[in-house]
Amino acid sequence: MNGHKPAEPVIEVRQLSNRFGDHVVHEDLDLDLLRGEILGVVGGSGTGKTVLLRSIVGLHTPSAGHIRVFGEDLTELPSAKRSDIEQRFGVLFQGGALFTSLNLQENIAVPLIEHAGLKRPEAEQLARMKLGLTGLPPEAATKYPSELSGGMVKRASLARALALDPEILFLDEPTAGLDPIGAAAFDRLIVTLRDALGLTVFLVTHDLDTLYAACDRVAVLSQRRVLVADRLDVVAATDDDWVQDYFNGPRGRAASQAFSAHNTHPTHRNREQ
Ligand SMILES: Nc1ncnc2c1ncn2[C@@H]1O[C@H](COP(=O)(O)OP(=O)(O)OP(=O)(O)O)[C@@H](O)[C@H]1O
Repeated sequence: MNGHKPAEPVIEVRQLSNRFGDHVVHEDLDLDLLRGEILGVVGGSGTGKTVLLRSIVGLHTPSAGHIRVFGEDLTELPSAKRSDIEQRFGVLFQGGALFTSLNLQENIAVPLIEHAGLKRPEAEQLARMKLGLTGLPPEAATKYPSELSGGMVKRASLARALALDPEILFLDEPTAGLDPIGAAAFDRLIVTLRDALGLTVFLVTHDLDTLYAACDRVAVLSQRRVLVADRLDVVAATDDDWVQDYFNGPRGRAASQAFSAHNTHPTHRNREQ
């Protein structure tokens, strides 16, 4: 977390409840996202990771509770002020959500034209820079999403999430569907961009390797709330059946061994600072 300790929360979720009919997904859920961190959000299928993300970014209205962002309570703000704050978010959704009829530079130019008021030539020039930032070669700018590999589409989607220079980046399962090498490269890219751009990252994932490679802290959603949010070694030692199956099952042990062999876990770096 860039050596700043203790980091202050940029997002504070308090007593959040979400229900759909009589299906209660969250109840009195509390969670902090600390400035400069990469927070991994994990939990069994259907525990409400995506609903939590959508509640924070303003795509879902919670049933109850408070979400403070940069000290402002989103649930109490008038919509114009709320959308000012939401402009400081970048979101990478599952599946990427690029426009299939636009090439990559046109895709990334859309928010720059609509929200930053740039003219098309400047917007597309900036779009090419954003594509470069995510490691795409210059010739990718004029390609259409259907002409690209899954990994390139993810990078382009990330470029679009970064278009308006967000302070907080939300990623919903960014490595889903990528091969292990592509996923590892994407994990490194997230860390590099966090360090270079000073981002704070909220990262929903099922990918254990991502937790070890990229995350400073991990929050586990279970039984409608956050069971634990802490450093990975603390979380992995939590006395809970799902946590133990997930972190200390065969895949968890393999991910842990792979990373302890290289000692590249972010918490190791933090301890040395
Ligand atoms: N708009 C909606 N209407 C009704 N139910 C919904 C709606 N959105 C989400 N849900 C329900 O809320 C629960 C949590 O969904 P969510 O997608 O957040 O889970 P998740 O933890 O992200 O799951 P996964 O890991 O499988 O992606 C699920 O049971 C889902 O069916």
